[in-house]
Amino acid sequence: MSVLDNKKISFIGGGNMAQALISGLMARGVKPELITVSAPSAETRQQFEDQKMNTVDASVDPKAAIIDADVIVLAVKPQVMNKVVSAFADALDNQLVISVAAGLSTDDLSSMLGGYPNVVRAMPNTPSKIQMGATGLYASADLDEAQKQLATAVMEASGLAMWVDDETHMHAVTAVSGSAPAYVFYFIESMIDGAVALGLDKEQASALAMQTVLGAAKMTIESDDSPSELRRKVMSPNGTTQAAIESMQSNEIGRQIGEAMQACYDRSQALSTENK
Ligand SMILES: NC(=O)C1=CN([C@@H]2O[C@H](COP(=O)(O)OP(=O)(O)OC[C@H]3O[C@@H](n4cnc5c(N)ncnc54)[C@H](OP(=O)(O)O)[C@@H]3O)[C@@H](O)[C@H]2O)C=CC1
Ligand SMILES: O=C(O)[C@@H]1CCC=N1
Repeated sequence: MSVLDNKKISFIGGGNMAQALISGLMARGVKPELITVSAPSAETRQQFEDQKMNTVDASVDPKAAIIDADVIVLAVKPQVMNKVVSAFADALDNQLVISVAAGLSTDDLSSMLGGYPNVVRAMPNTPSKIQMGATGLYASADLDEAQKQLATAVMEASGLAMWVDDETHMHAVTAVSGSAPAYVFYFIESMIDGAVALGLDKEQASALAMQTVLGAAKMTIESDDSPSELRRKVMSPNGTTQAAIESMQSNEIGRQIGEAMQACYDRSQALSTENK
């Protein structure tokens, strides 16, 4: 028995993030017939129809996606959110609305929806596609406990889900998890390029770099040691790892990562002001 049983879930937008979250829900046993996806392009809708989900042509009948739903997930770009939701806001009737849009606050969303109260702000990430997501959630204290549990279940279908009690922390969540898979992909790309420059072929370089990042990430979760203790256990005094880490430290890679996260945080704040 799960709070998701028989719940009808509608996605407004069928892009990268919607697809990732839907994979999580289906892996958790949600039947495709209970999922509806609204998108303007026939090509996007066809992908979902092929998997036996319902679809709605957003450019023809935007309200059709929400009338019958228990949960509505807003998965469109922040820049179009206001226009998209104003096409169906007056048809809302006590459904739970979860927005995954970067930057947009629960107050912004609620006012775009004509003062609608049942709004959760979520910041997931694309590893949700393989049920390895990490999601931050925020709702105002007025949201009732049953709706909070439902939002938790929708996001936990794709991995870890954590509530924050201060909405400004959602910008930090974006910097450490929402956007962060891209930092790791960039790191892996650079490791592959580095190994190729050192003479390995691309296939071997890719396989070794990917498995190393997977193994290291898994160790940080499964080991009792902290990441810095785990790092010290790789570093023999005056050995090869020390040479590599000292090169990173002299290039202030740690400071650079912090600056990148600050840029992400600042952009998330700016999106809110730009898209009210
Ligand atoms: N990508 C990521 O890693 C993450 C993204 N997010 C957030 O998720 C949201 C979506 O991002 P992402 O999935 O990457 O973007 P995509 O561009 O992949 O998807 C956007 C979707 O919005 C649809 N759309 C556009 N106009 C409408 C409309 N009028 N009605 C219904 N659907 C519409 C598009 O439809 P069509 O396909 O038909 O053009 C498309 O399917 C953003 O707000 C982003 O901030 C949050 C966390 C991580
Ligand atoms: O880059 C973006 O704006 C979105 C939000 C978090 C990840 N992708």
